Amino acid sequence: MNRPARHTLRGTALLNDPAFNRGTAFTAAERQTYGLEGLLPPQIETLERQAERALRHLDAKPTDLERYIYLAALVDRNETLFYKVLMSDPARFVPIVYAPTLGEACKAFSHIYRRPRGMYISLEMKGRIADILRNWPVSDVRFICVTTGGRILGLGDIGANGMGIPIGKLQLYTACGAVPPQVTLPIQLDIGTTNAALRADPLYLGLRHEPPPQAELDAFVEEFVTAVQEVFPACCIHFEDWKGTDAIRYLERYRERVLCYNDDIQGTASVTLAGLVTALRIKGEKLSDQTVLFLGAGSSALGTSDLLVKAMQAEGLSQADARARITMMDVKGLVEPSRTDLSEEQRRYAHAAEPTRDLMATIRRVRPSVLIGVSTVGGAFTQPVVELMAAINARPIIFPLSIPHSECSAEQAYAWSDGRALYAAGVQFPQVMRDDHVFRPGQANNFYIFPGLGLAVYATRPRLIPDALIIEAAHALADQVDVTAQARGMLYPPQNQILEVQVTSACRLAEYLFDAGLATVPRPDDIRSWIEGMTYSPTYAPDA
Ligand SMILES: O=C([O-])CC(=O)C(=O)O
Ligand SMILES: [Mg+2]
Repeated sequence: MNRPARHTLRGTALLNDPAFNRGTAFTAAERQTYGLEGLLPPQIETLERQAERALRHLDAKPTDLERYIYLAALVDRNETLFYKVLMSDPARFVPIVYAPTLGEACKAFSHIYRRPRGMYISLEMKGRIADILRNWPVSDVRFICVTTGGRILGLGDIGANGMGIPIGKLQLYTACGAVPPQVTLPIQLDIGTTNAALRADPLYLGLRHEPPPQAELDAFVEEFVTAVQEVFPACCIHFEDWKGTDAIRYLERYRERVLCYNDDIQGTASVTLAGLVTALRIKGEKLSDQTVLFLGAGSSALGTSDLLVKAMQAEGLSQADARARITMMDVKGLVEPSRTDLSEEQRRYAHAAEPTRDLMATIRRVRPSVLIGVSTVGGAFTQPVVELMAAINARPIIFPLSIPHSECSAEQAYAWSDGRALYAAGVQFPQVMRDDHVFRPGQANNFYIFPGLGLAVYATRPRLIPDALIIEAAHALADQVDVTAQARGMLYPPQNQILEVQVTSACRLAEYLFDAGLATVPRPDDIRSWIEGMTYSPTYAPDA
């Protein structure tokens, strides 16, 4: 059961419950019924008036980190008002409750900490995880976003400070995907941290030791996954920001067994594929004719490559031919067979070639039509690199996806390619003016995928999330970029339409799940109205 629509709270207990609190919006009758008389100032306000006050506070804050802190306190006071504010201007507030400000907030997490949110499951709870999950007040949890903090954004291992990420990601399920907030649960799985500076910080809130050996970690994660299934049987586990090798290993281990996905691997892959689909629509070309070079060979490069291979196979290429179209380089140079440090997953993309660390030479040899940066190295796509891509391609596709430091900015990409680049970055760059033409660079962020995917999963309750669904999510997104937007260089729909876009994606994904026989609920006649009927909106329902 979800939290009951009607509550039994009274007085200050009601004012202190963010899910049911309406503050000054409680009507005279409600104030009487719930013993609130005398506990509130006399003015009875609308949600809109309350939002106006919150927006003034936000305007007056000097930094986005202060705005983050204000919003984090607001969601703890009045959840409806928080979502009202967030959803009033997603392009303004998503970058605050989510990347990039969320990155700063995570770095400072134990210093700006006010009160707990979500659950902290630590290694010390080994053997008791199921019992501890039962401490959560909601029994029908449908989404857990879980991190170890092992690789937060581009910030490396920040342990328990990473808790900001599952909190922020799940807030976007609601703000951008209209998934009811009460069915979401952020969890930090505290396994210790390799970050010695954090362990030495007196204000650090997590366990102060190194992570355990892999076998012990695997057993702990297995207990966690099993416990989630036992306590929250309909729950989808969203893995986020784990150390790359852990991320890959656990996705492989659980994707065919439990309802789960890894957003960094699959969400990032899907949004990248969506950007490529749009870019290729503009160019009038096929994916299976592209040659792709990745700078970076970690979990998101591998996840994206594997998805691109599947998408190329769907266009008729063999797996071997599709893999041959993808080349990777990382800090140690070209991914090629003589390297002894490669994982099994990286070996799939290790094509015979001379070892080199030279990106320019590799571009000259491979002649990529698509250059993707997942290197975490800001500025790695230098002027000569972009110029070379523009010399080889009439419309070079350049996606610097690293967060928070992009391999090149939008302005650089357009300037160095004479405005010919088809460009999207992991972060949002402002629009660029060139010769009276306005370019609006897209943001290739997985927030264009996971909220809609979440809403579809929430509605249809599939048992698993197959890769075909992740590919479908990319097409559902790409199909919502109209020709006017394409003409401005936009490879994704505008951020301020994120909610409508995600609901539309969710309808298409739900249809896909029904068609594929993967949904476990009866198929409704009208999928859109059925889905819209279960979406969250920030309003004070007449009789809570
Ligand atoms: O959170 C984001 O903006 C994208 C993401 O998943 C990551 O960088 O880990
Ligand atoms: Mg992530």
